[in-house]
Amino acid sequence: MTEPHDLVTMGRVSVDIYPDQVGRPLEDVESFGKYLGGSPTNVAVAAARYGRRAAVVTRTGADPFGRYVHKALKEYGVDDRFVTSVPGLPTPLAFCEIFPPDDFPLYFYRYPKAPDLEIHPHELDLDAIGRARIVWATVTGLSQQPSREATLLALGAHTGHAVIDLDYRPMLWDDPGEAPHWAGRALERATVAVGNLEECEVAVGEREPEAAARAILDRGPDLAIVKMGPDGVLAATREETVRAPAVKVDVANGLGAGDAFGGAVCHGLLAGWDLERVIAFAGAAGAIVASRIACSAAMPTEAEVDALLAERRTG
Ligand SMILES: Nc1ncnc2c1ncn2[C@@H]1O[C@H](COP(=O)(O)OP(=O)(O)O)[C@@H](O)[C@H]1O
Ligand SMILES: O=C(O)C[C@@H](O)[C@H](O)C(=O)COP(=O)(O)O
Repeated sequence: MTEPHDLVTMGRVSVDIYPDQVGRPLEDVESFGKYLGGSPTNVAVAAARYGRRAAVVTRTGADPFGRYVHKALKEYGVDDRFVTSVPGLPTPLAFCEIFPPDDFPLYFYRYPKAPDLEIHPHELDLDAIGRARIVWATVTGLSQQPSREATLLALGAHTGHAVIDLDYRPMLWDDPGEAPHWAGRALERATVAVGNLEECEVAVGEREPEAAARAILDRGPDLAIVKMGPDGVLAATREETVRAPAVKVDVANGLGAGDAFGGAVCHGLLAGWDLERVIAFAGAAGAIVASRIACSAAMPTEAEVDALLAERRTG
């Protein structure tokens, strides 16, 4: 029997094609960098940077960008054994524009259908998922079948931490009005929920941080984590509520901060840290990635996060 994973994430993958020139609309950009992307894929990369044994369950096209996904995962130390291809569907691409400090529009190319929404329940390795110390899934994975059923199955089959990232991208839903219902179904199965204010509002109808955390706990999870971008983080269990202010940085590209945060939350939960330390560490990891252009390629090491926290404590 193989050693259990610390973390198995499931959901979307992409090749992120990000401009080399900052502050320009896509029509004026001259050159681009190519990065591994897709939110849950980035979370696995972030956790692997801390030495965690991470894997991602996703699907690519049977094309060169699909081969790049495997190559990049291996380079980042993420197990790619649960990544399969769907002939006939191209590997998704995600372009962005970079207008610091707070405007980073994303343009997804996931047509005619993203292969990562073709994750079938019967193809899941439920033994490996069940034995992982954390399983991490996203609300976007609930946007279409068969990925929706597979996502709910994985969350429900899991016995350790089952994290639902309330991650909501309206353009990835045929009918965005269905998102609250399916987010609710995932919350019933999850032990931990993570979301920004907009995502909390979609999932539980509240965007005031404490009310949102309480509403999440009422739906089932034991831990609710509310991300507030440059305003920091609030986390609550039924026993305690803690906050972490954001660490001030010069923002280069805010995309990826949430995924850096997610990978760091997993690392902290696995390490058994107290909640205050988990969210302070994760917030600093998010700030580091916000201060860098890339997402997956920018994920920090534990020493980098600790150094930033120490600098801010003494500075
Ligand atoms: N501009 C920023 N400055 C400092 N910290 C940030 C910044 N943006 C994000 N972070 C940190 O990263 C966390 C996650 O980022 P956030 O933007 O809230 O997530 P998402 O990208 O999922 O909306 C935040 O709660 C915060 O701690
Ligand atoms: O999958 C996506 O949402 C796009 C990703 O490829 C990209 O890396 C990203 O935007 C991550 O954003 P986050 O949710 O702000 O961490």
